[in-house]
Amino acid sequence: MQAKHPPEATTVPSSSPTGETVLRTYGLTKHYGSRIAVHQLNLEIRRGEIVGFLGPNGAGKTTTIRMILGLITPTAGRVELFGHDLATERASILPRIGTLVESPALYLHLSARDNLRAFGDVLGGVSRQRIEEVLELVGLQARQRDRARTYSLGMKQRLAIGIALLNNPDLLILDEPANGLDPAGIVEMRDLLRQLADADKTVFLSSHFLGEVQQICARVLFFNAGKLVADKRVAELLRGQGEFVVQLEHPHEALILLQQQSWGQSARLDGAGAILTSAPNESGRELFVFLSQSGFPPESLSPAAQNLEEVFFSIIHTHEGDN
Ligand SMILES: Nc1ncnc2c1ncn2[C@@H]1O[C@H](COP(=O)(O)OP(=O)(O)OP(=O)(O)O)[C@@H](O)[C@H]1O
Repeated sequence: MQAKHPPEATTVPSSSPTGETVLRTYGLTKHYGSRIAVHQLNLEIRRGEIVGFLGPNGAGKTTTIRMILGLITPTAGRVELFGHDLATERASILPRIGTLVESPALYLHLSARDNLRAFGDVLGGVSRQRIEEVLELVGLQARQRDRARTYSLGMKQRLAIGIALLNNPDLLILDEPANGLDPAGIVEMRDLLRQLADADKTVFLSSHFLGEVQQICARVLFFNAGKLVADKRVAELLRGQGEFVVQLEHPHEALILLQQQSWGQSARLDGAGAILTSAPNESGRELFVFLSQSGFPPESLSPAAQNLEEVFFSIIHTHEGDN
């Protein structure tokens, strides 16, 4: 029983959190006058995780990231990084974090290597060897001597991440790292983030690019109207809701029959003419037998995978009344 047109293949990245908590927030809240930008946020991120932070415009993602970085002060609640309180131990915490929060401020007249040197000098203690390592990590060796002005946006973005990596941070926080990138730049960014994951970095990134998050992150946090509305493993989200995709010869007739069953009331056709349906006792085998015995033998039948975008909109839709 294999689908002729299986749902779009999705590689779900693995994460290898080792258990050590890198970031924890307690009731983190930010008000701007009467506007509640972030409300009572409790979250925990462990070492080695790559966590995506998703939400529509104005959901509170940037405000949260700014509070985590100590750039703005929470109205209430607190942030703990590496087990230390940000409010009281900021100086020892911040060197352990690499960030890309706004458009990268690069020296466009300098090469990648010289940009890294210049930023390394400001940070202090960045060895020549580390600069080589970073150039390799962000894939800019071949263009390391060209001026940054001549780089594509994707290359500039990678250089900015390289700068964030100079002091070998334990946690990387990226606000919309794929912003403004064309498809090729997005692929470059994705490859880089995957490499960082392989290097056991903890990465927390916000994004509007759901497809990218799906491919890079093992866990996603959905934010809406200042609240965390879902915290899910990507693999779990994509497993779907126990539905099946069925292809058969007379889909419209079969659909009517399915919709008459107590378990099949939400059966529907997808854009390609296949049926999406639940199954009796959530069993694909029972669905296959039912359809075959009813005169609609399936040509193919397989579990339906969900697209993260659909999940996102359904979660946001569920919480629309929260605004
Ligand atoms: N400095 C500020 N003064 C007043 N309101 C602000 C300020 N910064 C953010 N806000 C408001 O707080 C809410 C959350 O904004 P935030 O920028 O955190 O959302 P976001 O999820 O990052 O959105 P986007 O995806 O558009 O970047 C919005 O309603 C925004 O208008």
